Amino acid sequence: MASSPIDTSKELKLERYNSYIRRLNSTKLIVASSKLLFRVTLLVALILVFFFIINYPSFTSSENSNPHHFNIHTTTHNLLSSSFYGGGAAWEKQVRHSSTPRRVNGLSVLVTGAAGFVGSHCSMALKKRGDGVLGIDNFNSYYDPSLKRGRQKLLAQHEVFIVEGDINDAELLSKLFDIVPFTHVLHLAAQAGVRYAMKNPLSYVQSNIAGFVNLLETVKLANPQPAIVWASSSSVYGLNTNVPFSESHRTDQPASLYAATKKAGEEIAHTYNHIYGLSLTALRFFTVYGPWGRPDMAYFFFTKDMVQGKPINVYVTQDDKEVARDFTYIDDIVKGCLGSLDTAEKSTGSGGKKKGPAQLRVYNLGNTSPVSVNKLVTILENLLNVKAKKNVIKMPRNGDVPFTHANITLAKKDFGYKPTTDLSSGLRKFVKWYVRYYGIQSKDLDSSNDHSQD
Ligand SMILES: O=C(O)[C@H]1O[C@H](OP(=O)(O)OP(=O)(O)OC[C@H]2O[C@@H](n3ccc(=O)[nH]c3=O)[C@H](O)[C@@H]2O)[C@H](O)[C@@H](O)[C@H]1O
Repeated sequence: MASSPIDTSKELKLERYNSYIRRLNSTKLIVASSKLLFRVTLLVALILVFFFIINYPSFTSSENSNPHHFNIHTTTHNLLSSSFYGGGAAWEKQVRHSSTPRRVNGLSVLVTGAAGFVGSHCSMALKKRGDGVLGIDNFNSYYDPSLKRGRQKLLAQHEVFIVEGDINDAELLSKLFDIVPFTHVLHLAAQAGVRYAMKNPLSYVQSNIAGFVNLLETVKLANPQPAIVWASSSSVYGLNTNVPFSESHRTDQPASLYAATKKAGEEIAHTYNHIYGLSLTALRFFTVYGPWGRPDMAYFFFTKDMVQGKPINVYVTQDDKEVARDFTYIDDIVKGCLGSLDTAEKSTGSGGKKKGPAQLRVYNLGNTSPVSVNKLVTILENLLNVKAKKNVIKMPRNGDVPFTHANITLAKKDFGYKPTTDLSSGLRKFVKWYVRYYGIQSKDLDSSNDHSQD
């Protein structure tokens, strides 16, 4: 039966109306889902900003650009690296595995600043002889952090795990001591560099004083209390003119804030030894150099600038005398650190209470043969086959001292410390590492580099 024309137009209208409603609904749906998507994106962005602020406070606080900013991270901590991932079973397993000795009577050492120059070399040496080693490092950007990551990678290949965290993070430190009964702490984390102290003075207070105290506060409560060996500096001799520098010489005239914070560390060590019975050994390092070294040090950036054909500043004293350093090769320093750890007596306290007198030591670790900066440049010229563009200028009044020279009698007597690497041999090894690491074309360099043993 045919339908009437009126019926057809009604159906058509109904159909049009339905299709209008469907379009309206789907538009509403699109608008609603767009709103939802926008809100979810906004929420995710806010969460990301929150995590970024927590994990990279330096970006928001512009710590490096504002030397007056001072932020001691004693109560806050890096969520991603410590309590967040740090609470996990897998993380604890890594911590335990790394710090467990593999030899009878092996040490279990917490190395602070393990991704640093001396820290990475010592961690490797300890691990190689069967000791347990756990590193902690904040990977700060005082110098190129990729170098620190490179050292971390190397250590990971030897099963040394580095916890990413700060020595000012009390919660993280006590967590590590809850997990591991460390026998020793090798404390090498510090704000290094003599001249940078004029640019960012408070970073020295934060690392070298507050960080050290925070570490000692944790260690005093640990059970067992470990013995602590830590890095002081030749710079504590400051304006002392008595040579060679002996541990008994005066150290109350620091020439830089760096030196002053290291000297403060020695006094703080005395206090914790006296009150809590902590066994403490300070090592006064003399201008340590070598492969995987610090790019802020003269031998390192002279090499970089000379390879690139850039000029270098060679300092002389105000009365035009040569400036000299008792440059000490890293392998000799490592032997000194291990010797100190091996001869460190146990701390005597427990639970924050002293039970009896404990060992308190200070040693020079130098090379005993100062070399002028001019001579250092000549050695580099020969190794690199490059003539340096030298600007000879008077030493700026920025904390540098004219010379250093170690008397090492005490370290020799107590743990057989005997440096064996002269500056030429040590720099040869450094240059060999440098050209390899930075992929410098060897055709530009003296072929004698190839004979080095490192
Ligand atoms: O023993 C230490 O306790 C310290 O050693 C190191 O300090 P320094 O001995 O000052 O080494 P470093 O900067 O390499 O300057 C070497 C020489 O080059 C001269 N120097 C420096 C810069 C320059 O442009 N020109 C120059 O002649 C300069 O005058 C100096 O004579 C560590 O950095 C420090 O962290 C600390 O560990």
